[in-house]
Amino acid sequence: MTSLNASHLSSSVLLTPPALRFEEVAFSNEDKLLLGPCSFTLDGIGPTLVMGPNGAGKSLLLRLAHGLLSPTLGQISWSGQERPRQAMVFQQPVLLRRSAVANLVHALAVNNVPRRERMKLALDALERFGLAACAKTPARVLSGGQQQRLTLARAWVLSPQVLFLDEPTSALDPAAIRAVEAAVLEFHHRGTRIVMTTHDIHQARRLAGDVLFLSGGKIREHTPSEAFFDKPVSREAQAFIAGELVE
Ligand SMILES: Nc1ncnc2c1ncn2[C@@H]1O[C@H](COP(=O)(O)OP(=O)(O)OP(=O)(O)O)[C@@H](O)[C@H]1O
Repeated sequence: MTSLNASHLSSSVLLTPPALRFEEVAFSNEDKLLLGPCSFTLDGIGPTLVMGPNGAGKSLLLRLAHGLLSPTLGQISWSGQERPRQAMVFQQPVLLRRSAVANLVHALAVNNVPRRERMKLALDALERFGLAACAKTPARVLSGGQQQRLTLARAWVLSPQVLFLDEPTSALDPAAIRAVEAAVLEFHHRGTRIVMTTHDIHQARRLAGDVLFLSGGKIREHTPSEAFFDKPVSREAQAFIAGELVE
């Protein structure tokens, strides 16, 4: 798998990923404003790391962008004529009660990939993500780290143009985190737009091309990663990076 160093990746990205635009997007529940209104465009190479304290609205932002929720106000749009192929990886892997390879074959079948191509694509993806030896193992008995890699392999076979990841490594140990980060960078290399939440500043430093920083449902900062970590502009981001407790 790819070695871990985001700074070497931007120049080698194969394709420009589709751009995502939020225009005055807000999400409310029972008259309570939970996110926004916010406007931003993700049109750089990324990966975009979404950061902020608990309850800031990071997961809401990802769910809105992925289409799992509809905004109360505003517009979410993509460059190009069609909605891009998208996948989402969650903190807790969501897998079917069948073998690792069968999980991938099922995803390919649901997405109308011809039957004769499914097994080869599935086995290639398992190999790529270091899971070849687990092909016949029931997915739900794999370790947490293997399960998360399996969800990434399942996304890989579907060639998403955009991949959302919501705290994909928060339940994993360092070795498993390293493997997931390497997998994320494989997608990035292939030209997939990565939008990922994390609480781990070190992880964000390793992976981010740009950072979206939220607190209290508002976007406080959207800057290239170096600028974010070296000279955060907003008071909230300054406090967050300094390790203060931010709400
Ligand atoms: N579908 C929903 N309907 C109503 N309220 C929601 C919904 N999803 C999230 N919320 C609320 O919106 C706020 C922001 O939640 P969100 O999960 O986006 O925060 P977060 O930044 O991802 O936090 P954490 O770091 O703890 O995961 C919280 O107060 C949460 O309870």
